[in-house]
Amino acid sequence: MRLARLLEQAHLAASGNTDAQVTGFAIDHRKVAPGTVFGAFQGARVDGEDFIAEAVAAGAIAVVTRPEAQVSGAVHIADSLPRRAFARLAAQFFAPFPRHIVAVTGTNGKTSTVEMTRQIWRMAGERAASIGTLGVTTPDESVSTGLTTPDIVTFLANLSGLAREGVTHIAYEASSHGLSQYRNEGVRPQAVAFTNLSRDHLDYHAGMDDYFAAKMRLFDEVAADGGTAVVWCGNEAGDWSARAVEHANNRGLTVMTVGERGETIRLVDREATQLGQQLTIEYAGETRKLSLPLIGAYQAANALTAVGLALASGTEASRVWDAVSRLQPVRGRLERAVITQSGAPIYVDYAHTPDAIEAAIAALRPHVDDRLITVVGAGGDRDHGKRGPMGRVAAEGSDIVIVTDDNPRGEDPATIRAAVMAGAGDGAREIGDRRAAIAAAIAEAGPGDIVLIAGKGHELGQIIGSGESMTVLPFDDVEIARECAAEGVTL
Ligand SMILES: CC(=O)N[C@H]1[C@@H](OP(=O)(O)OP(=O)(O)OC[C@H]2O[C@@H](n3ccc(=O)[nH]c3=O)[C@H](O)[C@@H]2O)O[C@H](CO)[C@@H](O)[C@@H]1O[C@H](C)C(=O)N[C@@H](C)C(=O)N[C@H](CCC(=O)O)C(=O)O
Ligand SMILES: Nc1ncnc2c1ncn2[C@@H]1O[C@H](COP(=O)(O)OP(=O)(O)OP(=O)(O)O)[C@@H](O)[C@H]1O
Ligand SMILES: N[C@H](CCC[C@H](N)C(=O)O)C(=O)O
Ligand SMILES: [Mg+2]
Repeated sequence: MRLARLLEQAHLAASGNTDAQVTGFAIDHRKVAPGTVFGAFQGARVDGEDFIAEAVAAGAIAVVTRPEAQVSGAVHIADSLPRRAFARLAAQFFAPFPRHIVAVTGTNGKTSTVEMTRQIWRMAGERAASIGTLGVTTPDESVSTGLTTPDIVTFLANLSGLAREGVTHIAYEASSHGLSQYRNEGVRPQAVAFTNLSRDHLDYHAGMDDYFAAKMRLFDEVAADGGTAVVWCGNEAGDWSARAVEHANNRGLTVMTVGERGETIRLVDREATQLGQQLTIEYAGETRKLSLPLIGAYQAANALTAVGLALASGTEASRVWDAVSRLQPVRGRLERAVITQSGAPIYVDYAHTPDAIEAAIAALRPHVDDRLITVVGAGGDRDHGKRGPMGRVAAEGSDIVIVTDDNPRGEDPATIRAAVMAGAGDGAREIGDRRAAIAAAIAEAGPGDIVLIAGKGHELGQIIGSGESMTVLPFDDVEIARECAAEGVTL
């Protein structure tokens, strides 16, 4: 496709000869080939503008970058928001995309909600896929991208490939990093959802308002004109939900509120059953009972938000409601890894924020007869301020807390543990080695007890070191829990 045509379709201007054929797009100069359009962006680690000359030498025919940047030997597509301009141009190249696209933002519940939306669509007979922390999940396979919201080129290329495979419905996760870096621009979701907001990523965002503003770009700018916004409004939902509704109204989106305080899909009652829960719902003037085969208020919230998205995408309501009772557990979200020889169930959950730990504990509590034993740790090179609160909520909700390591990355693991321990208090035990911590929890658990292993969920490795010296040691909480339970470890 000719550059001039792409520019015209994206409503962008550039000086110079725009006759050349475009062969691809890249944001990393090492991926530039002859005919590539290169996006040169100032990053958190390095300045992409420093690689412009190398990109041109490698065959870049155009560079999307700030007006102030120096480009010679290629067309300079100058824009004060180069990431956005690049995305818009790339979208013209990679189109067409699947017809039905929905997106989810919020601190917790994005992966679960996109995965449940994908499942609902599939059960309703649609060709559906999801993109998020678990990777790109299609009817046939799941491939990791390494990030929750992949970079813009990976994102658009995947959407395009999926469309070619016949996928018509996509649900993707919009992380705050992804939104502030314009990683999923260029396609306009017909429905967007907001799950909740609580402390996370304050190493990257200046404060909670800034973090929320990054998330609200999904409502303010990314969503399709005239689209729908699904907002979780549960009993626990604070001001952030109300503010998300305000953003949706200001943008002219159709608002669907969901939850105990929701108006579109009202959760009237929730009763735990042995293997899941029964939900009583009011929707479109009718009351219906749903049996959800998953435990915990948080999973009900995500399932109903997914219902909202599926309805907003035009899937037939009766098929959507039918699918709820057949939802499968999401990998690493309250996943029961094993039941120990003494009869204690061991759950693995991806809770890595204070709010998520609270939600996971609240989900398990009704099922605990005797003691809840929680294994918890916080990631390195991530928000330091969440560590103490993570320890505190774990200690408040559990009978025994074991503080351990979770992806120390470039930091000293003992320092991270000390911050979690400071919140967890004197009663908590500290066992740095994660396998030993899991073994200790399992050895401790007797009949009537439940063990919660928080933080890693579906992850398959322990990340140690950073940059050149980064290594990922194979580590799967579910597998380790099974091994420890099989060994019948004693201390
Ligand atoms: C802080 C952050 O979000 N960083 C991501 C971001 O980096 P950046 O734009 O700041 O890039 P940079 O590394 O400073 O480089 C600047 C530019 O120069 C280019 N470059 C760089 C080196 C080179 O040799 N040549 C070159 O052209 C880069 O491609 C980039 O365009 O864009 C990069 C390319 O897409 C990502 O790999 C990188 O993710 C890092 C590895 C990361 O750890 N990200 C995490 C924090 C993240 O994004 N997490 C979110 C949220 C998860 C959640 O919600 O919990 C996610 O969506 O996964
Ligand atoms: N609706 C919710 N409310 C509160 N906590 C939740 C909710 N949904 C999930 N959680 C908690 O957050 C953890 C992560 O859930 P999930 O992976 O769905 O979130 P996410 O938003 O995709 O996270 P990430 O930002 O890391 O991609 C779960 O294991 C659970 O402990
Ligand atoms: N997407 C999250 C994952 C956190 C998972 C936890 N295991 C950790 O390493 O902190 C993040 O990058 O903050
Ligand atoms: Mg996720």
